[in-house]
Amino acid sequence: MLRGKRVIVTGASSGIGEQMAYHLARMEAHLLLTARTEAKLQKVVERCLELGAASARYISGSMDSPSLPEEVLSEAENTWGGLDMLILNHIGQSSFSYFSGDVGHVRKLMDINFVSYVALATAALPMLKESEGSIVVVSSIAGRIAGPFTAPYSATKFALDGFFSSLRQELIIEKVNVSITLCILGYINTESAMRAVSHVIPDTPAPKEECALEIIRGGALRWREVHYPPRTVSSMLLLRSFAPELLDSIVRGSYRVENVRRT
Ligand SMILES: NC(=O)C1=CN([C@@H]2O[C@H](COP(=O)(O)OP(=O)(O)OC[C@H]3O[C@@H](n4cnc5c(N)ncnc54)[C@H](OP(=O)(O)O)[C@@H]3O)[C@@H](O)[C@H]2O)C=CC1
Ligand SMILES: CC(C)CCC[C@@H](C)[C@H]1CC[C@H]2[C@@H]3C(=O)C=C4C[C@@H](O)CC[C@]4(C)[C@H]3CC[C@]12C
Repeated sequence: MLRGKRVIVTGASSGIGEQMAYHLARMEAHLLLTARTEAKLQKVVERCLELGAASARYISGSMDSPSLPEEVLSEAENTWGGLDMLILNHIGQSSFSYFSGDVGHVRKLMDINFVSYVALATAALPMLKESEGSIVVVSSIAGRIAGPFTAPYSATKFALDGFFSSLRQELIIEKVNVSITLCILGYINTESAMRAVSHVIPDTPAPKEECALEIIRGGALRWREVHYPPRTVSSMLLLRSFAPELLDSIVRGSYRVENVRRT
């Protein structure tokens, strides 16, 4: 379904975004990748071309820059003359620890994890309307259920749900055929996630390669939501809906809180 499609992936220099780029390359899509680190993006682009991408290029920059979203979408317009899928995946760095009281960090994380998603989707919508394309928003269980040690991060992910679920309703009312897929992910074995939480969370993380493929599948099939790993996420959401306090206490009890780093 994705052969020859024009796809933007943000946060594609590592982790789940990098794996999505490789799957899309094998599917022979056209790729435009973004992240801050040019050296890593160069390597990912090279690998994508080896794997069979119809074309692959990148733009580097930080998503707290207000001009970057427009730049990225102009690049798509100029090189492809359109766009079929926008995959919003990048996140700014945040620590897994007690809320430090740093309001500046919350503001910056909101800009990177939320406002830039809105700006990218806004700039992409005219082309996506034309192609009847898709927006894929990568979120987290922490964007549906608030656990400890992720207050700023959780807030940015809850915000994505509010904005994109409302926008989805408006597109349907206006009979605009652009799909919005929200991805609710559990713990995935990316380097940055394991570095942040493996000393506190004893669970085995799910594989990033399969996670990346499920996100792409859900986007291509225009699903409303992707849950990955499906059983863990769905059972947590179900428990949350009828016994929220029980779930909260299970979550608190399953963390090694004595290992949380104090900043
Ligand atoms: N891994 C997990 O357990 C979970 C992950 N998720 C979600 O999955 C998605 C991917 O996570 P994961 O792969 O683990 O994360 P990674 O840390 O591996 O990747 C994050 C990506 O974002 C880029 N990035 C970081 N800061 C900025 C910035 N300021 N501007 C632009 N790009 C930036 C990074 O590249 P660079 O540093 O070069 O800019 C990198 O490409 C996120 O949306 C996350 O919330 C959800 C639930 C669980
Ligand atoms: C019911 C729940 C609130 C929690 C249970 C599942 C736990 C173990 C899962 C669900 C979502 C996961 C976090 C996540 O979404 C993204 C990141 C950002 C990354 O940079 C560092 C790791 C971090 C904090 C993940 C840590 C592990 C979390 C809390």
